[in-house]
Amino acid sequence: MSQRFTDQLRAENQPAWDNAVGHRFVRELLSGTVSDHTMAAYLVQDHRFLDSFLTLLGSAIATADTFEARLRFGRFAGMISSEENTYFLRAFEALGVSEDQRAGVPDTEPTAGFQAIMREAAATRNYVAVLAVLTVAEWLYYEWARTLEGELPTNFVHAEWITLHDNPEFVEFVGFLRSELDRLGPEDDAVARDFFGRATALELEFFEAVYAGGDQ
Ligand SMILES: Cc1ncc(CO)c(N)n1
Repeated sequence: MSQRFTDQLRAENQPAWDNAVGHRFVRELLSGTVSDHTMAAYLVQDHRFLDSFLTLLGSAIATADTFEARLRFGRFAGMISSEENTYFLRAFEALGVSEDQRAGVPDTEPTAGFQAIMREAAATRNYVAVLAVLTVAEWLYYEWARTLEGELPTNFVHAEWITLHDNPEFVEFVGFLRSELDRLGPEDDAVARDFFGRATALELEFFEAVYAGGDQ
């Protein structure tokens, strides 16, 4: 049997993909050794990622070609808007990061880049472009979360960020995204490759930026 389209895309984006999956931030998170400073810097940026991510999910709901897919995206958008957003707020409280402090932190370049590509993909009104960015974001996160060996870290800020990206519903959602992109991507190959490649590069840069400020 020929290789799945999404496997091809991932293979074409090595070594960036594996460098993101095995990044220092991921290793420190999984072992529970990431500093509060680094975790706060990451979560402040990632909470902003969530806003454009919901825009992209809205576009997936609008452009999907089946009712089943719309229902699936709708359920996922509900989870992001509730459990995941609440996780951020509890984590900021535990880390002692106030709303004012958060507001004073500028976007890093990869955060701005992600917001731009998610809004760009959403605005194409092309389901394949939307799927390519969503697949990278969710599949790559599942890929690192599943590399946990042994026990979850004891700090909920670390543990829940892992379990949010490796639980039965999330695994099922990643499988759904991949099968949608396998089904439709080959018909719009250039668009799929373009968005998949740029999103993968941004994932790696997003982790890199967490350490760019020094003082870790
Ligand atoms: C940067 C980034 N990529 C992917 C995810 C998973 O949704 C996330 N929360 N943040």
